[in-house]
Amino acid sequence: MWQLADKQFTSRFILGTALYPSPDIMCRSIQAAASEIVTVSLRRQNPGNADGHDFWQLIQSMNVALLPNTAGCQSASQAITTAQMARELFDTHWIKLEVIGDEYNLQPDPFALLEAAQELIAQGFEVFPYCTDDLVLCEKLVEAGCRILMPWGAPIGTGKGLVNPYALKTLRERLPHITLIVDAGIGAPSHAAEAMQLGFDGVLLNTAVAQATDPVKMAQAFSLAVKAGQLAYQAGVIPERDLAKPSTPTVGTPFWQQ
Ligand SMILES: CC(=O)[C@@H](O)[C@H](O)COP(=O)(O)O
Repeated sequence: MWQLADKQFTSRFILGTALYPSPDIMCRSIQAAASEIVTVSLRRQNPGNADGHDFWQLIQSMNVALLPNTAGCQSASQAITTAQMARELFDTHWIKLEVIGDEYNLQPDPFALLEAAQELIAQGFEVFPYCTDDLVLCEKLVEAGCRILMPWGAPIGTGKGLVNPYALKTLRERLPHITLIVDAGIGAPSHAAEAMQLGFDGVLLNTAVAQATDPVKMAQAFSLAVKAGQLAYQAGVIPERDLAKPSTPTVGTPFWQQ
C-alpha cells in the first residue's frame, strides 16, 4: 500500500479517461490496468450535462477514485474556477492542476500554475500540479503547500518518454519527502518502468493506452511495467560502468593462456 494525500492505494498507475475508441474499451482498460485512480476532465465529462451523465455513471460503476483535472485552462483564474466546479460536481477536493502556457507543446505556465496552486490550497484543495521538471518551480510549489508534484516526462500526447531523466532524477534527490508522479508524454511501458526506477512514486498517462492498437492489452503491459520499475528501484539497480568486468569467475578454470 502507498499513501497518496489522505488515501491509501495499492496501484501506482493512474490512468486518463480520454481518447478511447469506446466507453467499453475504456472500462476494460481501467480494469486491465488495475488502476485505482483515474483522471476526469470537467469540460468533457461534466456529470451535469447529457453526455457527461452517461460517462459519470460508467465511471462510478468502476469504483475508482477520481482525480478531476483543469485541462484546457490557460490562466490561473480559469483553473481556479474550473477546480471549484470540479469539487462540487465530482465531490472531491483533489484537483490535478493544469494551466497551459504554450499551445504548441502544451507546456504548463509555471507562473500561473504557482498562483493558482497558492489560491486553491488556501481554499482547501489537495493540489496535484502538472508542472515542468524545473527544480526551482517544484520547490516553490512545495513551499506553497503541494504535497504531490506531477512533472512531465514529455509534452502531452507525444509518447517521447522521459526527455530529461537528469532533471527528474534531480527532483527525486532534492525532494525526497514529496510524492512525485510522472505525468504526460509516456509512450511505452519501458518509459513507465524507467520513471519508477528513478524512484518516482507513480505514473500517470492517457494517450499511450487509449490510442494503442489494443488499449486493454497495453493497459496491462503498463501495469506490469510500473510494478517492475518499482521492484527494481527497491532492489537497487547496479551502477553503470565504462569498463567490462567478467560476470563469470575465471579463477580456477582449466585453461590458461601461455
Ligand atoms: C490525462 C491527463 O490528465 C493529462 O495529464 C495528459 O493527458 C496525460 O498525458 P498523455 O496523454 O501524454 O499520457
